Parts: sequence; C-alpha cells; structure tokens
Amino acid sequence: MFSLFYGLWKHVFAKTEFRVIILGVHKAGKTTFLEKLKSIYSKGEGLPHDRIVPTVGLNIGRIEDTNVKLVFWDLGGQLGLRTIWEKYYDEAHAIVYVIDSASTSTFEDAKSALEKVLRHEDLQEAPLLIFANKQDLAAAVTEEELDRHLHLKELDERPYMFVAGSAYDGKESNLDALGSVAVHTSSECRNRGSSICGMNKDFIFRIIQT
Ligand SMILES: Nc1nc2c(ncn2[C@@H]2O[C@H](COP(=O)(O)OP(=O)(O)OP(=O)(O)O)[C@@H](O)[C@H]2O)c(=O)[nH]1
Ligand SMILES: [Mg+2]
Repeated sequence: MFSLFYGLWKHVFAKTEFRVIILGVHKAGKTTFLEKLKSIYSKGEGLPHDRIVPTVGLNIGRIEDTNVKLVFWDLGGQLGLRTIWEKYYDEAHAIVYVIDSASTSTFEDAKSALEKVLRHEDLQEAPLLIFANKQDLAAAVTEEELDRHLHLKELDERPYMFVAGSAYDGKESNLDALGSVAVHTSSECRNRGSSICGMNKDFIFRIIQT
C-alpha cells in the first residue's frame, strides 16, 4: 500500500510545495498527530508520543521526496501562544484543526478559537480539516457529535471535512486526514488559480480504496 502511495504521491504532487498549518487548543494532540504523520511518511523520523512536550514555538514537519514537499507548521495551543498563529496564515494553503474529542470541557474554547481563525482575512479561502482526535478514549464523542457541539456558522461556504481518529495509532485515519486536506486543496487551487493541486482528488480516492 505504501509503495503505491509513494508512486502516486510523486505523480500527483510533482514539484509542488503545499503548506498546512496545524492548529487547536493546548493538549488537543497536534504535535502527536504531526509526529505520527512523520513516522509513517518520513522514514521513521517522528517522535514517539511519550517524548512529546507542549509546544512553545513552532514544530515543522517536512514530508518530501524527489518531487514533493509537504510542509506542516504545528503551533502551540496554550492561550498565551495563540497570538503567534496568525503570523503563519498568509502563507498557509490549508488548515488542520485538532480537537480532543474526549475533553468536552475544552469544546467551547476550541470552538471560539476556531471561529477566530476562520474569521481572519488571510484564511478566507483555506480549506479546513477538523481532526476529532483521541477516539481511542472511551469518553470521546463522535465526529457527528462534535460537529453539533461546535455548530460553526462560519463553515457555510468553506470546503471542510471532519475526520475522527487517534493520533496514537491512526495510520488509516491519519492517511484519510492527509488525503482530506489534499482533496480540499483542489478547491483551494481552483479558488486561487494556483497550480498546487492538479489531480489530488483522484489520487486520494485511489488511496482510500486501496
Ligand atoms: N489517548 C490519546 N492521547 C493522545 C492522543 N493524541 C495526543 N494525546 C495525548 O495528549 C497530550 C497532548 O498531546 P500534544 O500532541 O502534546 O498536544 P498539542 O495539541 O500539541 O499541545 P500544545 O503543543 O500544548 O498545544 C499528550 O499527553 C499526548 O500523548 C490520542 O490520539 N489519544
Ligand atoms: Mg504541541
């Protein structure tokens, strides 16, 4: 499966750089998610989850091969650090917003922080993936419940998708999540007339069906 993934990857993302900003409140699991992606797609580079500490600055994840460069920016979600987020909006192509699905007490904060992100003028056309993380925990709500909790009015016009999974073990869900970003980037490309996407949608359908 992964050799197919790399073959298609080369084909689809030829000579493009695609920048994804990973946001969410403190302890949502952003860094764990990024490190898991790195360990799957970047030759085992990702940190194990017991070595991850709260993010203060910026974690950068690069997943690339000959023709491909995916750049992930993972920022700290503590309240005092969120002012840094907007410095990256201008150059981001897509947003991954991570939520701890088992922590209902943080949903209000997650919702208002996300609404603020979506109101920012630099991100008006950026597609959004909401990753309903920590589905391995018994207390986790489903993505449908989370959707109801968040009740995001700002999402009306925006290409977005919910994906539920666990950053701990989520090979398939992480793959789906990454794919969803690619799918949504197709519409982002249409909006901005950029050459970033091309055949991404086709690509991800083939991956998911593998
Ligand atoms: N059970 C479970 N725990 C998770 C999962 N993902 C992350 N965690 C745990 O949640 C805690 C926070 O994870 P981080 O990845 O550091 O969260 P973060 O969103 O990067 O936090 P900040 O950098 O402070 O904004 C850690 O103890 C992780 O091990 C998951 O899918 N399941
Ligand atoms: Mg972090």
